[in-house]
Amino acid sequence: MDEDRAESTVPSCVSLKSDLVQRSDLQEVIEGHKMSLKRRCEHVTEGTHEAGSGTLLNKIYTELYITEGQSEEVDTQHERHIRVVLTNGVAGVGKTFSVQKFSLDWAEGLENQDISLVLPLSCRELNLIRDEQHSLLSLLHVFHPTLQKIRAEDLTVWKLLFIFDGLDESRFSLGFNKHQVISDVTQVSSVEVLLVNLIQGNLLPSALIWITSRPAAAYQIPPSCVDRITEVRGFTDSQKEEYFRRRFSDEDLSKRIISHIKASRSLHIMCLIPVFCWITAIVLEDMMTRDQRGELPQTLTDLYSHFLRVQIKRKKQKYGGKQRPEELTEADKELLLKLGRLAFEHLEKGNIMFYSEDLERCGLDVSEVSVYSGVCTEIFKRESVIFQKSVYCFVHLSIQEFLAAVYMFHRYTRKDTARNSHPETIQKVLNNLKEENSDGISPDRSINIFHCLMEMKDQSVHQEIQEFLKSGEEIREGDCWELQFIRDQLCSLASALRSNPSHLRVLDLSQNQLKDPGVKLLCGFLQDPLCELETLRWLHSSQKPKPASLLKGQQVEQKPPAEKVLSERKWWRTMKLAKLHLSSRDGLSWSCGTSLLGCSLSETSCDSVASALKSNLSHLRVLDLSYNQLQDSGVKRLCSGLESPNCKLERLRLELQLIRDQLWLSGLGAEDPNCRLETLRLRCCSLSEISCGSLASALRSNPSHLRELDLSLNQLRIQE
Ligand SMILES: Nc1ncnc2c1ncn2[C@@H]1O[C@H](COP(=O)(O)OP(=O)(O)OP(=O)(O)O)[C@@H](O)[C@H]1O
Repeated sequence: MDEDRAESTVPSCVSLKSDLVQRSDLQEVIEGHKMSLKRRCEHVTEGTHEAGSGTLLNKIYTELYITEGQSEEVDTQHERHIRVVLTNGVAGVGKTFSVQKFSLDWAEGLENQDISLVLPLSCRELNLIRDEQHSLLSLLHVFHPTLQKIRAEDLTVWKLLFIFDGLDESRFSLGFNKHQVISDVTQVSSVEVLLVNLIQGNLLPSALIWITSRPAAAYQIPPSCVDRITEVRGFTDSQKEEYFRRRFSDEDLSKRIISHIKASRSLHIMCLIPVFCWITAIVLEDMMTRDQRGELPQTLTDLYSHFLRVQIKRKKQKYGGKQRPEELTEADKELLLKLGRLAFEHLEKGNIMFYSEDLERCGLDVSEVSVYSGVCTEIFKRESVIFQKSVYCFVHLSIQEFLAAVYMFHRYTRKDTARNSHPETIQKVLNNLKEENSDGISPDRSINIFHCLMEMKDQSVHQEIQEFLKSGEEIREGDCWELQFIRDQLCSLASALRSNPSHLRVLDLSQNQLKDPGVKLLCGFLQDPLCELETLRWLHSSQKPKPASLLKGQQVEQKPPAEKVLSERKWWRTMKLAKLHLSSRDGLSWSCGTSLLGCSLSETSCDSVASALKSNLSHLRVLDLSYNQLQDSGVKRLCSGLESPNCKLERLRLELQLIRDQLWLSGLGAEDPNCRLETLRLRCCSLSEISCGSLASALRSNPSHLRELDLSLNQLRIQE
């Protein structure tokens, strides 16, 4: 026995020793990786590409507003370990910056030190090896050369975090349904297959995965593979100010810039998106630090035009030249147009990255572009990747779009000699836009046209609204200014709401004649991730008939638009409403003594509400369905939602429900100790004795939550 033991201790000593050597080796690898990552992340380029020339990330990084949201489809069946996180966010909202800050904090030893290796892999760079075959291990060696020493077995024991930044930029087709299964980090395959296997957990099942994407491309990852969804939503008002304070060391300048931005409503709204803050900072700094100040940019077009001018001026200041920096020379214009052509042609194909061949095809000499990009770097940047091939892209998609628009505008107006003023062409465009904005077009298109008219500073829309307001129709005193835009449909309103998403909490749409297109637009707004609305009052008065028609005994429309909306799962899934008032009280007061009661929400609506409550889609805490003739069957359907453990409802109003049995009480689950109902208003419900019995027993068994009980206008008698 002893001999055996003695024999066995020798190899274990050796393995312990080699373990220690290996561990210190690995520690070195990790430290080396941290240093390399720190070097890569500590400077931000914001358009410049020369190494080390950028600003320090920590100097300008401003906290972003990030929320956690979970789509309906995300697997919530089991409480499980969070392995795959998907972060959504619109263009320029700060996803890459967040990844960079996260990586830097880790590399500097400040945060998330439980993770052994943070491995950022930009999708844009992965595209460059799309046609190559790799194993996961060799892929890491290519993208993180400091990790050359790591071996396959290290990957399986370490806690790894892979970050795939910019899924929207990837040119891969991720076939999640049909692909080769790979579980070995040395097995060679296409990059796409490696990615899919990593995300699905076949490859390195304990590795953490963080994917960032613009919302439109996020669908590529099946919801079943995602454990958590977060969303970068940009800057709050105070974060906007913080951004400008950090950016300018001159306190007086930052104060003036902040107050200018606050004074310009549209600019202030645009600064919700950090990339606009950056463009605005460049433009306003230039305008405020030179003697001749122009008018503050009011529209996006103004802002981008100024931005381009500022860049061109910088180029001239740096390289000199005979002409005054402010003047746009023929050569400047030509270069802008060539860039415009490149922007347009690639936008059409959905490309945001270009190679030197693409530049040449548009008449751009690569060396000229490198000079240009070396100077006017804020417009055009050359990706310095670890590969030989250079990738070019505009610093932001919106710049590409703007240049594409400039190019198109020029193409259609090039017969004119001067570029600055084309009153006739502009009038023609305006007329076409207005003509196109007819009844038949989709609400989205309509909003787009409205934006175009605003960008073109067309006053007629504004005037029409003013005239409409003067007519005094249907606009209530004290409504927020956005409501002034209401007309037959909510076009104006919806776009205004979209552009002012962060402040509006309560929207009262009672007494408005919402027609289908308007309702559709409104729903679009409610589903907008930026919509912070908490309370919607949609009192059922849209069918309010004119008194004359009542006299003639006319029937009103049976299907209110609200009902259509309620039946849309998407609506429930994405909106964040906590209170919903769908009472038809106003309609009722108009229709006393008439058949109008019959126009309220139907059983179908109850089904929709119930299924939303059941499936954990809605955030509803308060629901007011009073004065709708839901009938027993409707209430029964509603109850199926109320019984669900997912239902978060705290207040329910069902005034004037003619319920004569105990159905509603047992249905409400009021007897269930899990029921969270705090307020129950049962005014004028013709409560029967049976109902009272059920109520009493519910109160006995569920005393902890119910705080308010309204039984008025019921003929409850004291039992002898
Ligand atoms: N947290 C932040 N602090 C300061 N500036 C920021 C921040 N986030 C973003 N920015 C500014 O906005 C620009 C765009 O940000 P970023 O590249 O991170 O956006 P994105 O969401 O990755 O956009 P895209 O989808 O277009 O790739 C940055 O270059 C920077 O100027």
